[in-house]
Amino acid sequence: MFTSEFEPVYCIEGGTLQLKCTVYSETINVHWFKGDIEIKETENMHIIWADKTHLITFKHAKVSDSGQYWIVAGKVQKQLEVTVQALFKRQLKNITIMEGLEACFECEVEKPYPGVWYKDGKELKSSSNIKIDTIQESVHKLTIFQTTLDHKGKYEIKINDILSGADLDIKEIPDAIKQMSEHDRSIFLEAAKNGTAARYNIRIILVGKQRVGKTCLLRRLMNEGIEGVESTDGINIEVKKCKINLQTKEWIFTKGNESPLSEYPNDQYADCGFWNFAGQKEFYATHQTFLSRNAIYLLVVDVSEDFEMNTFENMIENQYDRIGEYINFWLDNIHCYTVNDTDEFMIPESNLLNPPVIMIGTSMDKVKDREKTKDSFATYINKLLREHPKRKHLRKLCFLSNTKPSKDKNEFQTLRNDIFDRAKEIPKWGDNLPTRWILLEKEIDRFIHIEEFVISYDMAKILASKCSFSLKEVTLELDSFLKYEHDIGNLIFFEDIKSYIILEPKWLVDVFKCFVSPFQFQSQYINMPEWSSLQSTGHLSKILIKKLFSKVQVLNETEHEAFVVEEMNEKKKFALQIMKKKKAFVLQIMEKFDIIVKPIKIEKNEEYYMPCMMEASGFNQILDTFKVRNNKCSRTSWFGLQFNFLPPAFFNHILVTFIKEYSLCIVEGGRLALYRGIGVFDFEDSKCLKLVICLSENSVAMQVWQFKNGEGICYHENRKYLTHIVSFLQQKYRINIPFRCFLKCPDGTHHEIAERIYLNILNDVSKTALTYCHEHKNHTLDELRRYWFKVCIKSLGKGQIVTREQQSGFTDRTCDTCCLCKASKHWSFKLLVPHLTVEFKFLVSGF
Ligand SMILES: Nc1nc2c(ncn2[C@@H]2O[C@H](COP(=O)(O)OP(=O)(O)OP(=O)(O)O)[C@@H](O)[C@H]2O)c(=O)[nH]1
Repeated sequence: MFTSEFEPVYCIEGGTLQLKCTVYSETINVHWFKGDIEIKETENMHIIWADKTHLITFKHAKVSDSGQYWIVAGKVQKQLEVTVQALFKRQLKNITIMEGLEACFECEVEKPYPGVWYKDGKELKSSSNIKIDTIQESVHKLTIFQTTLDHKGKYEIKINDILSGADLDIKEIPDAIKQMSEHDRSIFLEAAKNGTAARYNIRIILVGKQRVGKTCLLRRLMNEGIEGVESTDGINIEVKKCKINLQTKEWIFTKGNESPLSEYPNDQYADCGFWNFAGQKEFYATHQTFLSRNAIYLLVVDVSEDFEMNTFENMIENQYDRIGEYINFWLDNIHCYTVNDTDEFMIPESNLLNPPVIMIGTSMDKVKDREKTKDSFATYINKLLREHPKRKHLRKLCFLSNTKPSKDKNEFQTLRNDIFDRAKEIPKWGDNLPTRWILLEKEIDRFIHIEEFVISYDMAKILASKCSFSLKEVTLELDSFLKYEHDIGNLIFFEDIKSYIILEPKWLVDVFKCFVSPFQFQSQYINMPEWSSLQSTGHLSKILIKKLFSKVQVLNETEHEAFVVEEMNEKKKFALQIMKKKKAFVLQIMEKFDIIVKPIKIEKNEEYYMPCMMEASGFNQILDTFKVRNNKCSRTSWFGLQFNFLPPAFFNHILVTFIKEYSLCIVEGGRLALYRGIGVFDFEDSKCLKLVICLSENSVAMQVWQFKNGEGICYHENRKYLTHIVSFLQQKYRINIPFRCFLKCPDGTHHEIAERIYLNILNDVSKTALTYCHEHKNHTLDELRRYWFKVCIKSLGKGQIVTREQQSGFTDRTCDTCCLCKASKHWSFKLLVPHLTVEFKFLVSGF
């Protein structure tokens, strides 16, 4: 029947496939089959014959056209093997990378054809950050440099009408990394090239007054009993950990020797850490160190207490006990972390702010009418917070009893679920990190598990190499890792004092609590005259440091042992050395946190001072010490900053920054003029000018005491220094504490809000130039501001010579280094020659 041979047929996908045979006679009918099914013509496939030749043509062959074909003529059938080879030798592959990295799609084809690239169906062309390449005509490449989240999508290449496609998934760089330096970001990205994984972390911080039931609540949340719970001693942090199953929301607690939590995989379980703060006020000087912007706060309140509104007293003077004051205090503290309403702290479409706060009313067993208490507490909170934006942190009010829970303890399960739901709103939830960074986090967890709360930098290097940190630059990558971990509050690390890394804040608190000790726990210092000297003068003598260190258990364990052994062997000597190093490190850390400070210009500069533990002294007493109230001394007006809320630790930072910049005056007995919330500084060699800086509730004010003719001196540099420090500290601690500048009359009391003149009023020329003052009847505004604000010479017109004679002709505009006068282009000028001496000279030579 057949006169042709039947060789196997081969073709490449997309090409034309032809199957052909010739038969003995034109009258022979030929039928084509694939398997058992007879082939019928389609749009893409034609069957034709001419004379004895029969032909079947697939215009655009598909891989599925491959197979066994049968050609049947009469009773004869022949088999034909057909192979359609896929065009793509290598298809595009899905890519998942970290934003900022380069993404490269690549495919290889069997036959050189041109290709066209598409993203989400739209054709792509080469551009500044997209490169389209073909290598030896058969390898097609698409490279996207410095990817952003917008590059996510489906990418395809069409070659000879055949598509190959893959997805590009881009993971966001954690915010903390974005805010780090470019160097750290590039190290992070380099590490991310070797793979990334998501990590879920929840930190829950319990805060509130002492004895409101924080510890009991924590026990209940951890499914533990509350027997034997005692008020936390002094300043303390109790840290507890558990895991939460991301799918089932089940909480996993391990006790004793059960398998460590680190064995639960990161991508399926969230790490949950509870930090329980002791409620003692003294902690507030240091607690800012331990608060975090990436946490959920449980604000615990004992609702069986009388929570009626009361006057808000000055917490600095330790009269700070009303529930409302605590609630305000903590919400204000938490609200400081909201840098602004539009950034990551704002939860989209909800008008709520992060970090979230759940308020928990305890001791419900003690109240008579539960429903009434709930209602009146909610009303009370409503009145207390009014329209203040800090209420946007509040998510829920819960009421429960720790001592008499419900039978099924369901209220605690509800609270656990709430915590988990809130955790998802926090920006750090599901941060993508380089896999080896997550490995190192686990290594560190292992140390914490065996209660090694502080490790040396060398040890960290060993761990980092174990986790395959880039070998050549292990310290570079390790530093970036540690900075990130510090930033999100997982550990404490400073690049400039990197001998040790504190893995658990508990270690630091254990050290701090010997130094920053609440009054009622100070009986242990009864035999230490140096402690009493610390309280009155702020001087932290070397002997006292030694004595206090000897009380810090975590620092002495090895050292004691070492002393017991008569002949110290090498190992013990080594241990002793380590302890010494650790103590030096502790002092550096306390210095870093501004808890202690070495004032400048003290001989050899070796003595430490600790302003936050000093007893209060009356301001009048200080005035008497300096004999300010006599006619040889004139006082400038007060210049101050009034904050919406000033965290107690923050004033410490301000004062310590001044102590590092200006020399503290030395008063009788050689002591430094440092008092609780007050510092007096010499800022001139003659010591005739003294700058006093004072803290009062939510305000900082300063004044200069002039023991010489101070007429005409303008202290605008000091004023600028104060505002500069505040903005610098705000940036450093990334907290938001808005303030207004004010002036007050020289003899006025700096801490009283009455009669403060705010800068916005100063700014307003239409306001009267006179200001009434109860004590002195009236002052002109100029009298108050000339000490702190220079007249602006920048805006003087050319040829405008200012002379003493012209003084009377000019009106009413002085300048806060251009901030007051910038509103007006043609402003008039009032010149008070005495305080313009310098500028005056400049003008004369200039013209
Ligand atoms: N009746 C009643 N007593 C409670 C409740 N919660 C706690 N207590 C008791 O209050 C006391 C203080 O409880 P803690 O849990 O230690 O309070 P805390 O807030 O951790 O205290 P500090 O550690 O001092 O800050 C304990 O004696 C508890 O038994 C409660 O809901 N009802």
